Amino acid sequence: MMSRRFPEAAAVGVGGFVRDDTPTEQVDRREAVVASLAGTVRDLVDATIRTTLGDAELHRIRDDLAAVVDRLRAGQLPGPAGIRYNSERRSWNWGNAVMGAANALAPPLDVVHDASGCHADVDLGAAYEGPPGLVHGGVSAMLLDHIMGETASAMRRTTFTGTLTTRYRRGTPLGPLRLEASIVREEGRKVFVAGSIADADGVTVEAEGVFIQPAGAPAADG
Ligand SMILES: CCCCCCCCCC(=O)SCCNC(=O)CCNC(=O)[C@H](O)C(C)(C)COP(=O)(O)OP(=O)(O)OC[C@H]1O[C@@H](n2cnc3c(N)ncnc32)[C@H](O)[C@@H]1OP(=O)(O)O
Repeated sequence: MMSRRFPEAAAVGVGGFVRDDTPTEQVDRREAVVASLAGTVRDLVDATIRTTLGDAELHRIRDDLAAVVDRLRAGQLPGPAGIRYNSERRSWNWGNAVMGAANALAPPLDVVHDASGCHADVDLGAAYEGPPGLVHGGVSAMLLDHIMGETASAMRRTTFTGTLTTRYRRGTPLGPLRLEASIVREEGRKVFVAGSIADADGVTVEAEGVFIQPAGAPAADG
């Protein structure tokens, strides 16, 4: 298996952004391709979890998939995908754990910025299970971290999660869910954000977070 530490990946600095002057039209086209591939890999994960086929067939499928992995390995970045942007202010972070277009581990979350903050509708399947039939608590926290972070950043500044507190009011069923987040107040470099996950019967998880603009980060521009 490939190293997880990427010591050679100096091109993607931790917390850094990579200037990449691929034209927007080309980025959009490539994004559609990688998103389609990731969608099929996501189907593969779900199908793997829920398969009832016999052992011999699963061994054959494993061999087929290993050959596919070898084909993908023929052309690879030296490390993680990072966040890239071009001169037209188009940015893309295809590896992101929550919304990365190329990341089959991401649900993916499609975050909408609205008048009061952000919201996202998501349908979580078998790959996100914790307690039987329910969403894993860490998955809930991860999704909230992301949407609350996007809310704090408001598409104009960089913020990192300082503290995230979650209250699990009842089990969150797998299936369609609604996430919401809004800014409560700001104090200097700190942005206080509230978030929630709800199913058709109401809120299942509530969260509060402090998101911090790192010292030296560019000031907000809008
Ligand atoms: C397209 C982009 C999409 C964006 C969405 C992404 C969402 C995902 C968000 C994440 O997952 S971020 C990854 C998880 N978070 C981290 O890895 C952060 C690691 N920690 C740090 O980098 C620093 O500790 C941090 C930037 C949070 C703070 O460092 P600083 O050196 O800037 O803080 P400093 O010590 O100067 O304190 C500044 C203020 O923040 C307060 N503070 C510091 N750390 C805190 C903390 N952890 N929690 C709450 N408050 C904190 C501190 O008390 C102080 O308050 P006051 O101004 O009132 O004195």
